[in-house]
Amino acid sequence: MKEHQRLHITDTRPGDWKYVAEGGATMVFSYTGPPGIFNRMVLRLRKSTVPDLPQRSLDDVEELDDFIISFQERIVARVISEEHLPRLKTVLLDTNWLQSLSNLRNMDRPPARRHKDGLDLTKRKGILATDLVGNVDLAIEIKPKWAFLPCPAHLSSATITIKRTTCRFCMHNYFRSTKNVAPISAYCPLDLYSGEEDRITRAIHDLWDAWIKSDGSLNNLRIFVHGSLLKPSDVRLSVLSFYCTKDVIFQADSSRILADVLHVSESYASSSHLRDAFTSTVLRILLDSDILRVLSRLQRTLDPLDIEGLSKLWFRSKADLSLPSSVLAPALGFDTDDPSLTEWEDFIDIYTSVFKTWNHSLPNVANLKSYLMAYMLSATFKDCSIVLRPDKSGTTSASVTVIDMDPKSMIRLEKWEKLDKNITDFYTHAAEAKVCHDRFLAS
Ligand SMILES: O=P(O)(O)O[C@@H]1[C@@H](OP(=O)(O)O)[C@H](OP(=O)(O)O)[C@H](O)[C@H](OP(=O)(O)O)[C@H]1OP(=O)(O)O
Ligand SMILES: Nc1ncnc2c1ncn2[C@@H]1O[C@H](COP(=O)(O)OP(=O)(O)OP(=O)(O)O)[C@@H](O)[C@H]1O
Repeated sequence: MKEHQRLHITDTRPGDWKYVAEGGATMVFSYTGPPGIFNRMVLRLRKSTVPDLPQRSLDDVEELDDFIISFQERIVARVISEEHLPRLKTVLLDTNWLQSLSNLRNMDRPPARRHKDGLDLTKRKGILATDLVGNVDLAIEIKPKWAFLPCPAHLSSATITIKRTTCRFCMHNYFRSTKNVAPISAYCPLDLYSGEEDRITRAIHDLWDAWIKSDGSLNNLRIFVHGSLLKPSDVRLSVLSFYCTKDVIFQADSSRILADVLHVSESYASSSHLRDAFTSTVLRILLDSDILRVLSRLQRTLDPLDIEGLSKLWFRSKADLSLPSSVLAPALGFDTDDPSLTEWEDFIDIYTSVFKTWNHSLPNVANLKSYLMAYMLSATFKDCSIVLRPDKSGTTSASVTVIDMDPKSMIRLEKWEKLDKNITDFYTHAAEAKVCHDRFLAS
């Protein structure tokens, strides 16, 4: 991009940007300044746990965010249609500007996040993306997570029964709830991905109930009204009021707006009416859209070995190197460089052509790199979110957009392998197995 086409964040004031939300890696702000090229955009900025000083001054330095944009445009766009992707652009940053934004907006962040990390002031570039939550009355964000039970081919005798019964999300959720990391949620992604109206309805109810119970602190459901994150406590909904038999009339502005955008008459805006109206809105959008089917197919077909099979393939490839027995084989993914964009392009060619014809029950060591990359890409789709924007008039179809399509790094493989073992071991010994139904599971 030529210098005159570049977007500079210093062409806006930090006060023009309103805090929207954040995840583990980034913080997102929406533009509220005077009309211009930043209209209807959000700014997605990297976070860091360590207060750091900028060490580089070159504007041209290639940063992760450039790679993320290319990754979405050249890799993700090959398997997810453009209508479901936000537009992304690079914007040049400035340390003092970032510092001012941080000073201005830090108190808008959830306290738990605020105490853990902050904006990375060393970044020279950020991402501008289509603002999916501003400029509409209602936007609903769902992080659906893992869509399937793994194929049994490479599961060990210790894990095969549990992994074929309970899905990874439900096991992980139980694991975290017993460690007090997160409240328990009844939500099962396999219901949401099922394609069946009754099960999708149950999943949406469970997401709503968990949203209430956790006061909106779980990341599987977020509701935005007029561009601002809605908290159940904002709508005067408490766990108590939700479960008591007497209907509660909502009084706060946001609840009226939620009732309005869901076409619930204010005098009927009780907790159960709102949940029903919410569910029917979300259900209609999901049934009309192909997005869950697409994400489910991608996750499943990119992960035909499970992390257990991937690990076995890795260690087979290291055994082929005939290391002396005193030398421990390196951990899964160890010292493997992250793929370049060209390698990703080669991989996506393979995935969209011959990958499905390979015998995944007997994977070939020569294809190790492709299997590692397939698992990483599957992880991206297991961790993304979808933003639903109902069409108020009901005349056109709602918009459904996928966000957070960042590539994962090879360094994660070892963590994923350990986490998988911890979750599965813990669940096998601690819980009565919940039965999750995978519609594609061959019995
Ligand atoms: O492992 P999981 O399933 O807990 O996923 C992590 C997410 O946790 P979740 O279960 O959605 O609350 C986690 O989400 P939160 O930070 O909890 O909102 C991140 O998305 C993390 O990926 P990254 O570090 O941002 O690249 C995710 O890590 P990866 O698994 O993608 O490495
Ligand atoms: N284009 C967008 N428009 C509006 N809001 C957005 C947009 N992109 C992200 N957000 C909001 O910002 C939040 C954080 O963004 P994102 O999920 O990309 O961050 P992350 O750090 O990668 O998250 P995670 O830790 O879940 O991987 C989202 O959950 C969403 O609420």
